[in-house]
Amino acid sequence: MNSQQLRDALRLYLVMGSPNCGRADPYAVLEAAIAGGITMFQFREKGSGALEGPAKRELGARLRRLCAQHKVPFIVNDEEGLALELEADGIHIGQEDAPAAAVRQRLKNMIVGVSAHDPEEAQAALAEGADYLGVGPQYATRTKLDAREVRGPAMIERIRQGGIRLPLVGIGGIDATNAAPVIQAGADGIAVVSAIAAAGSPREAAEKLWRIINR
Ligand SMILES: Cc1ncc(COP(=O)(O)OP(=O)(O)O)c(N)n1
Ligand SMILES: Cc1nc(C(=O)O)sc1CCOP(=O)(O)O
Ligand SMILES: [Mg+2]
Repeated sequence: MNSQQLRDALRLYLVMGSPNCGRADPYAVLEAAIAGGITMFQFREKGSGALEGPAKRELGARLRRLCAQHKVPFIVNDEEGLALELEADGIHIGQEDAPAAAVRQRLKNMIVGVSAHDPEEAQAALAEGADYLGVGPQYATRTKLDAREVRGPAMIERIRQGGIRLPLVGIGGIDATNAAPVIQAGADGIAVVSAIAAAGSPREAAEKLWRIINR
């Protein structure tokens, strides 16, 4: 995947695991979100009630197959072993995970996404070989309990003004009411959890976000 293809894939990025779907079936949620136009998916099985062990791998494998059928890039959160086992297209790591340079070295053919909260972390991620950045939290979020202080779209502007042109998504508290400023600040796309996974209709939620970010 070249840089433009990655930018296109990052346009509407769903990050999700079973704890984010309430009573809904995560497979059905992902199926609906794909029908609604998501362009990338991250399997992030975290939080209260998260699956572990074989159940987690089994769900990951089903979601991976669904993404493959629809040609939606499949990214695994945090875990290199799981990314390899599921033959993922990539991995997303944060500042508290394995060092980006080491992950880049080990997973040469995978997309490596790195979380950045300021221009210094963004610059370091670029130097360590990240393919894209996740910058957050854009707004207050109840999904990630250990999220940092809200950065806002202004942090994306600062990162861009610092000369970093790497593909980049905003994440954290983004929904249809506040997605536009994230794109206007210089993001290639938005990454969302609850705005799609917890929506009454994940398909309609994705369609609505798609219209907003492509306006
Ligand atoms: C696209 C994207 N951006 C940021 C994150 C957050 O990663 P991290 O800081 O490692 O936190 P956890 O998701 O692991 O709790 C992400 N997952 N995806
Ligand atoms: C996974 C994640 N990372 C964040 C960061 O700031 O890096 S915020 C976040 C959770 C985003 O969930 P929601 O779209 O429901 O607010
Ligand atoms: Mg992480």
